[in-house]
Amino acid sequence: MSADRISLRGVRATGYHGVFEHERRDGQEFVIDVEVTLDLGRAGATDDLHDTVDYGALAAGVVARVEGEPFDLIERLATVIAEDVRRDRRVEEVRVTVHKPHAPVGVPFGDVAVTVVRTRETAAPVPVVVALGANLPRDGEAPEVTVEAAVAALETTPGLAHVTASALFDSDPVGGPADQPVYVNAVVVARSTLSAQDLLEALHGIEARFGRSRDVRWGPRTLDLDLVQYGDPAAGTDVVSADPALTLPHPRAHARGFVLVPWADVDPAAVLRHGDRVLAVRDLAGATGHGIRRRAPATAPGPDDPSDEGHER
Ligand SMILES: Nc1ncnc2c1ncn2[C@@H]1O[C@H](COP(=O)(O)OP(=O)(O)OP(=O)(O)O)[C@@H](O)[C@H]1O
Ligand SMILES: Nc1nc2c(c(=O)[nH]1)N=C(CO)CN2
Repeated sequence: MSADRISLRGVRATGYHGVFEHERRDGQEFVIDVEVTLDLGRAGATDDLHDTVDYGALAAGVVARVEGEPFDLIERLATVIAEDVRRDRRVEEVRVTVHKPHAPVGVPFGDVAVTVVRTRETAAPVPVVVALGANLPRDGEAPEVTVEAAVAALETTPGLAHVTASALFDSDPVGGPADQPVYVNAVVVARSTLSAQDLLEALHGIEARFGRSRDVRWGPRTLDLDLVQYGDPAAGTDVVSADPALTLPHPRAHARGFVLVPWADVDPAAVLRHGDRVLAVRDLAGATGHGIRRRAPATAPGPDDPSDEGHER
């Protein structure tokens, strides 16, 4: 577990929690401390609020719970706050203390408080496949630089592990305006403890960071990240969804050489669900791979091209 912490102490709000009728009627002050354990390395490097837990939002959430539905026990109030905070997948552990300084204790006292500690639920990692594409420069950098930077962003995305990237491929544009530039494509395979929805959200976050705006369908873009598959179709554990907001497997992946060729490059044994069938990506790549060209590595690696192997970083 990370040694990094965000501590928020002494948040005050009035609530109506308590066992006694007068507590429910009159209300009283509650004081809350929250300590969140999470890795702050990324925020420390990027100086970007999106890379951490916003303590303002944290405090607002605490006050909303204190002022919200009344509970009998401060144990319950502390637990509800801790569950709220733990829902953010970056949070490794949360410690919530609820003080009730004016509690009806019956004798003079200084403070009464309860503390609950909750740690992240550890989900079993799921194999996932992400397709990357770019065909516009960003800040004067060529598309291949953006794709490499997006791979690096995936490597440091919390909840993703064993991030392994294919070689880069140049590909003729498929669909969209006739005159758009050639694409640079790659595929990343990884293991995810994020849900499919959370992973898509993380992909959208990376697209946004690299200047992606959504305008022309299949039009040119600085960066496009698609979630191609979530889970293992060979084991029947893949997520299948027709939801337009997240369709799985990606509905066009089976026909896209610019996805299949890099995917077979990084994982020659990969399989893809297409309807009821589970198909070898290598075969699909063979049938759709026209117009896809492996880019020469930036630095000459010698006679054996190691990009055939994919490279885990
Ligand atoms: N598997 C998926 N991966 C990524 N986005 C998806 C997926 N399924 C549905 N979507 C939705 O599709 C919407 C449009 O995505 P995007 O802008 O990347 O499409 P596109 O790149 O123009 O076309 P294509 O989906 O054919 O690659 C997104 O807002 C997203 O919610
Ligand atoms: N060659 C190529 N063509 C495309 C690509 C892409 O990544 N590569 N992406 C598209 C929409 O996602 C539309 N067309």
